[in-house]
Amino acid sequence: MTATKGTRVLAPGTLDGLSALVTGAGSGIGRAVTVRLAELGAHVTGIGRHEDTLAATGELVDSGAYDYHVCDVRDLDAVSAVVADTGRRHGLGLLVNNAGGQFFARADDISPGGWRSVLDLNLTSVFHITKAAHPFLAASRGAVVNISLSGVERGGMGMAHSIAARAGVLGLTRTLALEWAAEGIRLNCLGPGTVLTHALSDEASEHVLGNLVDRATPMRTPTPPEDVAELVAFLASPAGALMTGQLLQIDGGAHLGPGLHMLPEAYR
Ligand SMILES: CCCCC/C=C/C(=O)SCCNC(=O)CCNC(=O)[C@H](O)C(C)(C)COP(=O)(O)OP(=O)(O)OC[C@H]1O[C@@H](n2cnc3c(N)ncnc32)[C@H](O)[C@@H]1OP(=O)(O)O
Ligand SMILES: NC(=O)C1=CN([C@@H]2O[C@H](COP(=O)(O)OP(=O)(O)OC[C@H]3O[C@@H](n4cnc5c(N)ncnc54)[C@H](OP(=O)(O)O)[C@@H]3O)[C@@H](O)[C@H]2O)C=CC1
Repeated sequence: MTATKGTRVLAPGTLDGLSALVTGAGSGIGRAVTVRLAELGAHVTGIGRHEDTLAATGELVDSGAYDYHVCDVRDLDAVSAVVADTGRRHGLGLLVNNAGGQFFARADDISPGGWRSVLDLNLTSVFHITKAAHPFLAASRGAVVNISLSGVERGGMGMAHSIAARAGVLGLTRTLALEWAAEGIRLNCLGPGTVLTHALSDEASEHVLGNLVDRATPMRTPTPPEDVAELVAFLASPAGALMTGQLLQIDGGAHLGPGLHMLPEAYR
């Protein structure tokens, strides 16, 4: 496995004056996105369920560039209120729907409750948060970035619930890209490959992790969270002004094959 360091290419000040909302800002990809957006001049409001991790993200950015709300994105009334409060106080030029995840299980082992839990987290919350953000995004001609998964268009073993949810998000992204284009709002999906966050290490064994990169990723490298962050920032920048309805897979070729989706070990 070859790990690469994250790369920064955007100029300081690229996102001056932008107000962003990032779900799952307390760890992993969401933390990297928050830090990079703030470095580039944005104000970021983070959402997550744990105050300690959200606060720790704040220690990595300049004071005044970040605040947070402790909230479960599956609590639709509460999270819609957070979106509205953020929009009223700061405006909203960028929404990053990043909070998400799943447990790995073969379809036969996913109960109705397990299905509902993963769909609620990865699809239903995204719809309601994005809908709550609509008036503020329309006022700013803003952008939405939905963090998806590499291989979402092909399926993924052990991930029937999550892939179904992310495919739903892709359909939602493209539909809203059409419905809201006239208001200047852009929506895109990013599909990271293997990002070596604590969350992934907690869910997958060392054996699976090694195989995800060495066997299932043609470029044999994990995706640095900083690279995902740079792409989010690019999409929010003026250079991304004509990009909408896209699925951008930042995965070292994992979606081309053999792909992350072909590892039966993932659910053993
Ligand atoms: C092949 C590799 C591809 C790599 C790409 C992907 C990478 C990542 O996404 S990295 C991030 C990984 N980390 C996570 O995804 C962790 C996040 N997961 C969670 O937070 C939870 O698992 C959850 C949100 C998906 C579920 O949380 P919650 O609703 O709190 O769960 P409950 O304990 O209340 O259970 C609800 C329901 O789900 C069933 N269930 C839970 N775990 C499993 C399991 N391992 N196998 C089967 N079923 C499970 C649980 O039994 C409940 O069902 P019912 O009892 O029938 O109601
Ligand atoms: N790591 C990887 O290899 C890949 C990850 N992804 C996706 O990228 C996203 C981020 O993953 P990653 O950074 O690895 O994982 P993390 O678990 O580190 O990040 C998920 C974040 O979302 C928050 N979160 C989870 N559930 C909720 C909830 N119900 N309400 C509010 N916040 C919530 C968590 O905070 P808290 O627990 O405090 O609520 C956490 O900060 C996920 O959607 C994941 O599926 C996609 C491809 C690959």
